[in-house]
Amino acid sequence: MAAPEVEAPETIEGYWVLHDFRRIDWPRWRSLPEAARSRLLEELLGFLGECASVEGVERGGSSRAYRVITQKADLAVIHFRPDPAQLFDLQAGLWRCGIADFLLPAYSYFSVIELSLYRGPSSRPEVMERRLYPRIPDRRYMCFYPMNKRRGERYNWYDLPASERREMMKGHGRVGHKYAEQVTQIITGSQGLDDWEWGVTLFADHPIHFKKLVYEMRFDPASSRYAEFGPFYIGMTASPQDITALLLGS
Ligand code: VOV
Repeated sequence: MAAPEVEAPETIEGYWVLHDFRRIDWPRWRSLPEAARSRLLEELLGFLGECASVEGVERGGSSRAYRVITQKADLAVIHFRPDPAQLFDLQAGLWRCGIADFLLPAYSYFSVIELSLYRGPSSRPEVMERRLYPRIPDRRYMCFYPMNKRRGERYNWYDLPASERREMMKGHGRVGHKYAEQVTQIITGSQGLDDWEWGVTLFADHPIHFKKLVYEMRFDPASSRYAEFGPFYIGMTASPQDITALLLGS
């Protein structure tokens, strides 16, 4: 029997990414005097403003804050940066804010924007640039979840010949393209970086698009046979006013 064709797809990487989810320690936060809460809030907003200021710089990165629904978290910050060391500083920067004493860790994820070249690189450099070094899309809702490709006895993605994986990724792309208008997807690779193999971050103006897309994809073989998923987090973009309203109720 011929040896199976074992060939990892070539990948190219862009921005490094940190997803940082926090839960507010409401009882302790509410027990602070109002002046102290205002001061800590101001400091947090200053920090978030500084994070977002890199967006004016070419390939400088991007940062956004989100409110998170369900009890899994209250707040999330997503950072894209060209150098992974910057993410270490950003993580420490949030911890150094006084309000960090009231922001309990809920979940976090470290990964890097990845294109797998199943179809070869795009011949248009500006397309590659936009996909590897994007701004965080200005869409109201964000959906994040980590995933693996299965390595079971029956279905093992990593044992498949490259040609079969390529065919399956074509099918995956076909389903995805139906939603290309409503949903922007940013796939980050985390093999060797975090507990799952990929991070999936989707952006849309309404969460119904996440449901429709993810449900339809469940029937596609690349997902139905081979994908395993971690927890889902849904966020809504949070402006400084939204964060103030959340934390001070005004
Ligand atoms: C808007 C929807 C959308 C679209 C258009 C889309 C297209 C594409 C293309 C063309 C390609 C391949 C080349 C590349 O660009 O890397 C990919 C790649 C990938 N995808 Fe995707 N995907 C979408 C959406 C989309 C979703 C919703 C998921 C989660 C799966 C689910 O069931 O919940 C996903 C996963 C992935 C993964 C993990 C990879 C990397 C696989 C690998 O083995 O390397 N993806 N994806």
